[in-house]
Amino acid sequence: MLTRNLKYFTRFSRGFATHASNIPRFSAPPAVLHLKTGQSFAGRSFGAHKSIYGETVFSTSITSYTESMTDPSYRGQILVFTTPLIGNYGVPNNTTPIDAHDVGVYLESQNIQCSAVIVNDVAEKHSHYLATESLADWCKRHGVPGISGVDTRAITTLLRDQGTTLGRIAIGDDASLPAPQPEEYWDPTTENLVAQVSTKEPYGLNPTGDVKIAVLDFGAKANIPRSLVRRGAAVTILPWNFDFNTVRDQYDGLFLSNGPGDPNHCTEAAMHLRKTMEEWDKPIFGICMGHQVIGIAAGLDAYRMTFGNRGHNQPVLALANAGSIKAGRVYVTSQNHQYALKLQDPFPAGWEPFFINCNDSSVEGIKSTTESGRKIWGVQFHPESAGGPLDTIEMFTDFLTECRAHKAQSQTQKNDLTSSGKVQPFVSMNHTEAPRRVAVAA
Ligand SMILES: NC(=O)CC[C@H](N)C(=O)O
Repeated sequence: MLTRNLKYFTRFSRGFATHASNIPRFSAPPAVLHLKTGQSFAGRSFGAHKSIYGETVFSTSITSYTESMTDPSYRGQILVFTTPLIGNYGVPNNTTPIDAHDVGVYLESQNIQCSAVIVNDVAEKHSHYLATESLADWCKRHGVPGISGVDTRAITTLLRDQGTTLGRIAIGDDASLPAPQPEEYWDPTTENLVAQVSTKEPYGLNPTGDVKIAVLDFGAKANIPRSLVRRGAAVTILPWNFDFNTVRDQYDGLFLSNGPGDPNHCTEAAMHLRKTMEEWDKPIFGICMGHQVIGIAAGLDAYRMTFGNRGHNQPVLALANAGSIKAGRVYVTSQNHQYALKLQDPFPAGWEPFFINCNDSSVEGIKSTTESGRKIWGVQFHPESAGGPLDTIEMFTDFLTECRAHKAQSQTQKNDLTSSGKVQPFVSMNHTEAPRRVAVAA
């Protein structure tokens, strides 16, 4: 009983401990987070015993650590969770297929994508009917280090003030070494992280879908193709810098995914897209990095925010009506971004702001104007959630509705022309009847 009480006392008292004097509860090696700005936070290691560099960011999400950690947009980042207890529902089996046409992973990608995680308290015991391992074991298996027993409130306050900061995680013997010199820190944003996470080869999902959507993969979360496939679309995933203009006649819509790092590394994709937007009149939809690329192609600038927005509780105000979205309504959204499009006045011709963030007034969406006759939207937040609220999930339905309407309209025109003998019937790309992931010659 005494031992039990002591255990509770230890757990409770840790809430009042400073970052420098946390009480070690494990016989785990020591671990330190050093920030380039000179602060250090000591805790204990869990997961892989491996020292790394990265960009330190915080997320205010309360659940879905498994989805966040497998989101490719977290590539190169040391993820600090503001929620104090992480790991209590463990980690599910990521290879469980949901159905024959689904994306093949249960979480947002095959691997843990962030470089490390920092938590106040890692659950020693987990419980969930889907769990097959603990957070610590999962991190270890993927070679990802974690630190627990640090004051994540103090780190978050610091990052809010000074902005996202480069960091070093030093584990075991490395923890007693002095902090690195400023020039030793690795800055992941200097690299084209999108090129690292994007598919190298095109592939297809749900080839029998009635409407054909191409997805430019900047590091797509699995719930994006899943959300399209579940609404009946045949989806072809293309590498981020694939020139869609070479295959665009075979598709009914174009989707641009989320992705890690600085959008200014993706100007090649923006150049291709500019041509697409000038010459192709079918619907286009982009999320997060995809939205930023649409904005750059439209003539807007992307800038680096102080600490970005990461969490599942970001309120955005709709400024225009479109499909399920009603102007004047606030939607609660899932977000993970460091960059944003600059609000400029006037907006480029044919474009208007679509959403604005209620906390910091940053641009949360853009759309083509009604007068432009185009159907193009970009949103900074994640309608597919995973995790987060489903307030804007119907934007996928809206997009596919527009694609289907456009297809039906051009089919009618085509039939008119074909029956008049002016053109030959359209022969579509050969999407073979095959399992889940289908190699396609795009
Ligand atoms: N989730 C995303 O697509 C993020 C886009 C970009 N990497 C940013 O941080 O702003």
